[in-house]
Amino acid sequence: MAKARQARIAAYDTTLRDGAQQQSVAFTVADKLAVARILDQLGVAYIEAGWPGAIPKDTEFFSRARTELDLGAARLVAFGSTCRAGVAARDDEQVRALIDSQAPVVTVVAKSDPVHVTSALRTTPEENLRMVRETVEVLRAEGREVMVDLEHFFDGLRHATAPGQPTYAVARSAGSSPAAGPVPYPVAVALTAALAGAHAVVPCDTNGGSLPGAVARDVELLRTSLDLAGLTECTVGIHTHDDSGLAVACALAAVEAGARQVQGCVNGFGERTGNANLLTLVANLELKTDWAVLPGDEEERAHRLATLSTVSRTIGEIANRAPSGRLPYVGAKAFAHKAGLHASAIRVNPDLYQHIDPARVGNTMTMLVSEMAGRASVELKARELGIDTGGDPELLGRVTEAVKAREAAGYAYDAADGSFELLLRSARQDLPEYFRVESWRASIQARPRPGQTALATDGTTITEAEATVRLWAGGERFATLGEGNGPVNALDHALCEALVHVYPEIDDFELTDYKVRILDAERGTRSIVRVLIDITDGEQTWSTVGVGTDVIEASWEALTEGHVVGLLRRGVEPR
Ligand SMILES: CC(=O)SCCNC(=O)CCNC(=O)[C@H](O)C(C)(C)COP(=O)(O)OP(=O)(O)OC[C@H]1O[C@@H](n2cnc3c(N)ncnc32)[C@H](O)[C@@H]1OP(=O)(O)O
Ligand SMILES: CC(=O)C(=O)O
Repeated sequence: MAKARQARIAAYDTTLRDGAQQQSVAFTVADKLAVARILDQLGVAYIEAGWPGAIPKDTEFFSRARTELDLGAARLVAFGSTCRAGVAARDDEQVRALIDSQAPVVTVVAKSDPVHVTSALRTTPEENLRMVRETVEVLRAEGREVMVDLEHFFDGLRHATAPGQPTYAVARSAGSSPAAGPVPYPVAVALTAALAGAHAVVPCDTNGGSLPGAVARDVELLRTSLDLAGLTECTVGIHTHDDSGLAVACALAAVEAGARQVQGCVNGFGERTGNANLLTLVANLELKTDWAVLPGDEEERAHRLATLSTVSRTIGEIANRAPSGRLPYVGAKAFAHKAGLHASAIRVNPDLYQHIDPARVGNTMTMLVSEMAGRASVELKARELGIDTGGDPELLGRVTEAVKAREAAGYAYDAADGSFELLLRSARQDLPEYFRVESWRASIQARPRPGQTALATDGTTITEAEATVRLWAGGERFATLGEGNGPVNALDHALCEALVHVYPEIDDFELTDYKVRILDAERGTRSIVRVLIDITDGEQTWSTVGVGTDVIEASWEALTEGHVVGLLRRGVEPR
């Protein structure tokens, strides 16, 4: 029977604000609208989409969102700061821009570390409390749901509780008698915000230097202080950065200590080393605690959770930042197994080497075959490729030994499942012969630019590559010439030119990645090189490997194997 769930933790996504603070991430307004729709479908509670008034694109986003964004359960959040020192919140341009954005929720960042207040803001702790109080009051009077990000809360508590530091009593309004305290300064900022009507206060580990134990202790202090002041309705959130590699751990520790809103970014985007990865947080909370994060009943939540890997890839694509394969839960390698002993246990029961069933987050298990493989690895990889080995120990042993021998010579099958498939099929004697190569040749020529008599040394020399390929396919002999901007490119053209007459399917093949690795660099230009290539037909992508003492020879091997694998994957019969 399903365990009874505790109340909900709100997932607060800041990919479009703090995530956009990552180097090289720059969303267009259209990107932001698309990301917001995806996050809404996933089921996050809040989407913090930018800082209107400070960033023109974000002002435009909130304006367009009014007509172009039809969100379901998610609430759109405009982010900004409290009013400036010495300026009434009503007169502050930034606060006005937040109101004008018409976002139903506004989050304001407030300085909560006394050191920052005096040195960065260059004002007094009391004036900062006034800025927080007035800003929240003005936003509440405009009917907004208001949250306050307590910048540098955890570092601030260390500074504020050092010997000799003052404590603060907090009044509900200017001049009224204290309603709470005395408390250390960061807690006073939180109480001020809550007394002014903030719905949530969110301690931030802005510099990302905190450890989970300290975060739990400080969040508990904050929760207790709010409760003692009768502010039980005010939610405590958590906003962490990954500078110590602990952003997710700190956020989970905060939840244990009373936080009921978790902030983070898809794929851990964010300033410097990034924010807590919201997808990791959602998966951990949904799968490993009694907390519910996504909306709906158990079945609906399971369905939403199963979209997590797609959300990661799609938003990574929109941001033009391919997600790391090693991302927890959603990465392409999150359930990839390389060690032979792991594979032998997995063959009996996948749970033996996996913390969850990958399908629950929309991911899949993959087997990697390499020098570390055993027969079980080969059998499972074959199954993954749709090839039934029948568990034949002789075949499995032969292929395992071949993989180990070829890896010792420089091949890398864990990165080239296409080449592994050919090795396996060849051992089973079911590798179709699509074409037979008689010979190939590639050459490169450098020549001066028109009007010059010698090669330039400034990179403006013209280089031209040419290749010829002679092969048999479909009972015919082809001799083709290819030109290109390098010898491999020319060979690719010559090969395709010959094959396309018999196999028009290869017109869809496109080389998407080409990596060269020198395997014994100490031998200089006599080194052995490994070439790995990725080819796609628009629907599937496959990888092949070539090894040789010459980069062109290695490339040719990877290239020809790549075309054979493509024809196999398309189910083409030899002609
Ligand atoms: C921890 C975080 O990640 S918070 C989010 C940070 N995000 C961003 O900074 C992205 C958007 N930022 C911007 O577009 C610009 O930095 C702006 C518009 C906010 C500010 O730019 P400018 O107006 O040119 O100000 P400038 O860079 O000179 O200084 C920042 C001012 O904000 C004030 N300020 C900083 N934090 C706060 C705060 N929490 N509350 C009120 N004022 C603040 C500073 O004291 C300084 O005031 P001053 O002009 O009186 O000296
Ligand atoms: C508000 C915020 O992004 C931070 O303090 O890290």
